[in-house]
Amino acid sequence: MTPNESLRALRDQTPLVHCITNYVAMNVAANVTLAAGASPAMIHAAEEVADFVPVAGALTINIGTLSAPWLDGMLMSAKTAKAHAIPWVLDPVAHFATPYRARAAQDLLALGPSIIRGNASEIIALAGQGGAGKGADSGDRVADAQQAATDLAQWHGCVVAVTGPVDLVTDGSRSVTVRGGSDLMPKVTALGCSLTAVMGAYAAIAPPRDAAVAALLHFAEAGERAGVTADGPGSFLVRFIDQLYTLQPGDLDEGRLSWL
Ligand SMILES: Nc1ncnc2c1ncn2[C@@H]1O[C@H](COP(=O)(O)OP(=O)(O)OP(=O)(O)O)[C@@H](O)[C@H]1O
Ligand SMILES: Cc1ncsc1CCO
Ligand SMILES: [Mg+2]
Repeated sequence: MTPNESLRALRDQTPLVHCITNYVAMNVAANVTLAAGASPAMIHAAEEVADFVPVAGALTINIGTLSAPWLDGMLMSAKTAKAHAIPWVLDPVAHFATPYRARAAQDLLALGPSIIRGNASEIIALAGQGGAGKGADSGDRVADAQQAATDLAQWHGCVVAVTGPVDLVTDGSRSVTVRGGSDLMPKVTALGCSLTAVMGAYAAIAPPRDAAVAALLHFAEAGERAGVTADGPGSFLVRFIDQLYTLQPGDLDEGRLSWL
């Protein structure tokens, strides 16, 4: 499915996306997902996720503000998604920061995500190849995460998306980079977490690799346009949400892609 076909399908179908994300991201990720063209639901209790996952088009799991009851809900929801063949996206925020978080990320990874989305440091560390992350922020270059992304994709039979100034998507055999966005994007918290939610939205209507590329192009285009008139991170976020909403099928520029 081409990126513009995916955007059309997203707008036509407005899929329900079950998002388990962190306290920092919950509001911005819900607004970004709505603006992009899907219907987000932020639901995390272990007591209810097994009933909710099967009615969603996709599930996203982000470990940003982890605690034991939330982790129970994450593991339960990922198992349920797998059992119902519902696509799910893993965002292993700062999983290298503590042993508890690292264990949680590996336990979730073992449940077979359709897409892993992280910054360069998160992807390098997830593959056990080191990394120089500072909490939720990356200290590594996307190009240096290419081998780790390819390895993870092959080991786990999934798509891996690495984000930064230029993004990278791989399914373990073919890789593509995505140019665009704005250098204000890493100055607004939780845009990566919000991207994970939008990737889930696209995964509800397109195969995983097409979904990852379409979500990244949607962000790249909206981010670049928003950056033109923003005065700083605050006004950027408002303009970015408006641009995500304003973009129409036909506006996603495949000229931003380079297949490797
Ligand atoms: N310097 C940059 N120039 C252009 N776009 C960028 C830049 N840095 C990040 N982005 C874009 O910002 C979005 C979020 O990616 P990023 O790598 O910052 O996620 P993250 O580190 O997981 O963020 P967070 O944890 O704060 O949610 C992606 O769409 C990415 O392409
Ligand atoms: C800042 C921050 N801390 C935990 S999660 C989060 C949002 C960006 O990942
Ligand atoms: Mg992140």
